[in-house]
Amino acid sequence: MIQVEDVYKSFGDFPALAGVSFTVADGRATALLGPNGAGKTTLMRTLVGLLKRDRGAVSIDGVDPDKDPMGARRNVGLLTDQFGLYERLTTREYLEYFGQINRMDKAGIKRRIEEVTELLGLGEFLDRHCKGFSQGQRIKVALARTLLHRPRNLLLDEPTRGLDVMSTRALRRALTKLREDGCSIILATHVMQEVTNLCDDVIVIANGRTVAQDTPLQLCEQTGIANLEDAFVHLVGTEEGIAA
Ligand SMILES: Nc1ncnc2c1ncn2[C@@H]1O[C@H](COP(=O)(O)OP(=O)(O)OP(=O)(O)O)[C@@H](O)[C@H]1O
Repeated sequence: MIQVEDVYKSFGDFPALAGVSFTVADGRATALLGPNGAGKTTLMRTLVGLLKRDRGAVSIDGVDPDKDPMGARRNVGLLTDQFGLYERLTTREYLEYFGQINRMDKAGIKRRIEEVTELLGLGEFLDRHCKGFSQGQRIKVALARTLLHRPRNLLLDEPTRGLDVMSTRALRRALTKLREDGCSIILATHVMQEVTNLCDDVIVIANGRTVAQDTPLQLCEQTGIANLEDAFVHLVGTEEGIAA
């Protein structure tokens, strides 16, 4: 479970987060929607303690990431646009390395690598060095790393960018299964189809503030607008940052 209460974070004088509050319960997938620059990535980095918040409270399964960043990270899988692949390692070596960092045992790492390879279709490049990987291959390896230690909470910043249709569907199936297993998932996206296909709830942020949190249906009812994309535009007051 992820609880966020009135979180603020500034870069110099610029308030990137200026009052974000929401809760994501276990077994729920929540879309994080907001125009470019709304604060989505900053929020995700703050939730795992990569950035220290200025004010407010964060709890990830009861752990405050500012007080215990390693404890929080054990409960969280974070995928950002910084994939952080090691080009001299093969995909397998890279995943083994992250399994060790997460204190998994050797047999567990081997078994889990087989599972994520199957899940994300890594087979063709499992034993190739990461140098030169395509965007889609890079994101799949980063996703495999994110899922490897079976975190109970997932923070995914635009996970389907650069993925082909088959991989997008595979990821959607994987996330559906994780949600059924009780994981909390926050998915930052600009793709409305992903929201309607996968997410139970929507959080809308604009200018670093929470504008709304509800189910897609309730957001449409609340705004009196039948279409989620139009309801989102109405809530944030701009058409910036929307993909079809
Ligand atoms: N390290 C930083 N230093 C200064 N400003 C920053 C820094 N990181 C983010 N910002 C600013 O904070 C605001 C929020 O950025 P953030 O990356 O969180 O937005 P976002 O919602 O993820 O946007 P996008 O949809 O474009 O990915 C932006 O105005 C950005 O320029």
